[in-house]
Order: sequence, then structure tokens, then C-alpha cells
Amino acid sequence: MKRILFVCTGNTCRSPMAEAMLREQARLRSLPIEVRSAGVSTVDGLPVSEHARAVLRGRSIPDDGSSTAIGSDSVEWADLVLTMTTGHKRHLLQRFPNAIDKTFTLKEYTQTDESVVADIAELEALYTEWHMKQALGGQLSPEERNRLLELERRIPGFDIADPFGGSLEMYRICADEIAQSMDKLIAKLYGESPKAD
Ligand SMILES: N[C@@H](Cc1ccc(OP(=O)(O)O)cc1)C(=O)O
Repeated sequence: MKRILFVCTGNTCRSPMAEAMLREQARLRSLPIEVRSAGVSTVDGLPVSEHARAVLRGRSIPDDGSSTAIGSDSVEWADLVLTMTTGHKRHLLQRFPNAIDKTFTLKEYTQTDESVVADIAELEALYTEWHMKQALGGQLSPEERNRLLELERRIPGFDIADPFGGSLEMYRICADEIAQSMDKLIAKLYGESPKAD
């Protein structure tokens, strides 16, 4: 059984859509996956946004969840933590540094260019080094800082933009973006070919 945790800001738009979509795919394909979602800046018990629910309904996907503030219990529960943006990933890793080996942005985890994967690993190591040095009152060396900036410049963007407060169409576009990654995620985890749609 694979346990996957999706993370966004409020846990009322993006990560609940991702959670519901993956759970539905797992059900349809009989895949051994458990899914949860949480927000880095939210409180427990908020309903999923109306537009997100409408988009899910349009895809015939049930949704009956409510928001959960991220905590050590859900991070420890997960085998894989997939965030909607790099900002969420940084936030999460600052609070739960032990989760470094299982935490990725959704798009980063599902993209396949090896050179980009290597760049991301190097960048994450540099950020970890930076945080450790800062905690001890130090700084990165000028070479490390230059390298960090170079990597930041050349790594493609992996963020799924926040549709909060936007139109139903914005939520649809966001859901389509998440759905594409979901097919790639299943292909990566189970070697199935992504669905053509
Ligand atoms: N902006 C909201 C919080 C919020 C942010 C983003 C958001 O979308 P998502 O659930 O996709 O992170 C939902 C809620 C507030 O001011 O309280």
C-alpha cells in the first residue's frame, strides 16, 4: 500500500482536488494507494471550495472532505509527500526536515528529464546547507550562493498556481493541470502508460 499526501496552502482547492482525483483513479484501476491532503496555512474543518467541488462533480468524482492543517502525524503517515508549489515544499521541509527524501513538488516528481532531477537534488542540498549554516550564525560561501542562483535560474517552474478566488474556468484549468500530473504519477508508480485525454 502506498500512502500519498498532497499539500497546498489552504487545503480547500488544489490538494483536495488532487486527493480526490488520485483516489478515484486508484479505485478505477484497483491500485493499492491511500491518499490524504493537508494545507501549510490553514485550520482543520474548512469545506472544499465550491468551484473545486463543481469541477470534481463535472468529472464525476466524489468529494466529501474538509481541510486539515499539516502536522507531524500526516507527514509521518505518508510514504510520499507531493506539494503543489516549491514554496509549500520549502515550508514543509523547514518544519519537517526528516521528510526530505520523500517530499517533492507534484510536477517535479512526475517530470522525467534526468538533468533537471540532478539540478533539483543539488539545489535542495544547497538550501539544506544554507539553513544549517544560518542556524549556526554562518552563511553560504560566495561560490555556493552563485551556484544556488544559477540552479534557481535554470530549473523550470514546477508550481501549480493557486486558483483561490478565481473563476470556475480557472479551477478547471488548474484541475486539468493536476490531472495530467496524476496520469504521469500513476505511470511512474505502477509503470502504466499515461491515459490519452
Ligand atoms: N487566501 C486564503 C487562504 C487560502 C490560500 C490558498 C488556497 O488555495 P489552496 O487550497 O489551493 O492552497 C485556499 C485558501 C486566506 O486568505 O485565508
